[in-house]
Amino acid sequence: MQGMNIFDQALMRLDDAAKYLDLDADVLEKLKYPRETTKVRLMIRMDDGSRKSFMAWRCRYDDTRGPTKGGIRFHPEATAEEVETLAFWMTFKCAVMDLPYGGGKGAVRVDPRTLSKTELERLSRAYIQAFAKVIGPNRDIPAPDVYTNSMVMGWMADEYASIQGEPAPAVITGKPMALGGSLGRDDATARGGYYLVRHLTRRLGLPTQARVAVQGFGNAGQHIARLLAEDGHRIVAISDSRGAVHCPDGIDPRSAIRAKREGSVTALAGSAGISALASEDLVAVDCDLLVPAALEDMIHEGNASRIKASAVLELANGPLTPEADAILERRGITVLPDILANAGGVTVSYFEWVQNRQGYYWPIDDVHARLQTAMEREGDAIWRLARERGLTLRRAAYVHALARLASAIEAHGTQQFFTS
Ligand SMILES: NC(=O)C1=CN([C@@H]2O[C@H](COP(=O)(O)OP(=O)(O)OC[C@H]3O[C@@H](n4cnc5c(N)ncnc54)[C@H](O)[C@@H]3O)[C@@H](O)[C@H]2O)C=CC1
Ligand SMILES: O=C(O)CCC(=O)C(=O)O
Repeated sequence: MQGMNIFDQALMRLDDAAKYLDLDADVLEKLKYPRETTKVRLMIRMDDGSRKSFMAWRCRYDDTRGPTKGGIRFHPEATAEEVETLAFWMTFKCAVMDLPYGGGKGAVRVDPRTLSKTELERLSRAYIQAFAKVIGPNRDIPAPDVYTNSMVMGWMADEYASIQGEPAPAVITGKPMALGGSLGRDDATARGGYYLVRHLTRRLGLPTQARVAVQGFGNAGQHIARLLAEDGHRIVAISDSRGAVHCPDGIDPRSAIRAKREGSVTALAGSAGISALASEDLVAVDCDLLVPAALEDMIHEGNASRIKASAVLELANGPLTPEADAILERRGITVLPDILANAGGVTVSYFEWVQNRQGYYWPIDDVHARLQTAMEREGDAIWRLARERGLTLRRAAYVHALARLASAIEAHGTQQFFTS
């Protein structure tokens, strides 16, 4: 596996899941390749009058189950291969949750922290100008991901509406409320993971007042820390891109969110019994639940054996390498896999899309109740499959999703397969 790129590693999950199903070879052939990846160099005017260009992608991996769906990431290390891998994971995530979507993903290679607000707006609008023909409410529906947020989605939805000459809110989810966003999308990724942990606490062998370490403190990390702390759990360590902090007695998520808003959680070190911690030591903190909520491959062969938690909630996409996965399996550490654990985000995005198409907006309690039902329903199905067939939860989640994808591919018939 070493030396294998991230996309090939993702495909190994497909081959592995296929062993547990009686599949037509056509199904695997269809799922092994992205349907289309569009690459564009975006050119924007900077505030000082100069022009600067940025590489950008949108991948529509597979649309057998419906329009492709997935976030747009702004990150200085984004690559085509990463975008295609994330779009592959979205395909399986939407199938896990039985959403009427395929999988997609987009990215711009940029460090948005180096741009002014007006430059960021120009870049967001340039992305939509370049990809207006690729996306659409019935074709491909973007949403936020790393270093993008509702403000960026608002600019993008506005740009799409100007190009189309009419509002089309269902083209993008994760929008501000004023532009047709859904209540509850903001914390949906974390809330989905939270409902899952709450539902499975006893089966996971977690104490009712667990000690939790959170890696990454953006949208997913901040909300999971808040929700778990509100439920009586103790957040004992937090990291962001600048470093980490540790306190066995617990860190108040509200003060961590304030510190992050002003720069970094590392500013908390030295106050209220909180000490600084090297980022790489976060995974080794004494805790019950580890929540990776940053980027891919952060838990690997070199640090997986240091984990002390008895369960891992993957809010990030692909935080464990296959080597780390194997180490945790051997050590009996349960992993709630990304394609289930962080699916609350896309599930509430689906609710937003439905509300935009109906022109009727739901109260927050309805959003929460429907999300909870969906997480518990698919969590139970995957847990059962894992127990019945002796699989890890990740393998069971892939088998569960692949069975749904296979029946959709087969239901379309051969014509769709050969002409798409
Ligand atoms: N926003 C969403 O709705 C969803 C996000 N995800 C996934 O969750 C993960 C986090 O996404 P968001 O919270 O939305 O992004 P975000 O942009 O809001 O936050 C990312 C966080 O990661 C931190 N970070 C970056 N490099 C780090 C490092 N080396 N060590 C520790 N922290 C680091 C940053 O400081 C920041 O706090 C990503 O894998 C994303 O794909 C998954 C499903 C939905
Ligand atoms: O909300 C969405 O549509 C997709 C979110 C996303 O990019 C993800 O789940 O990784």
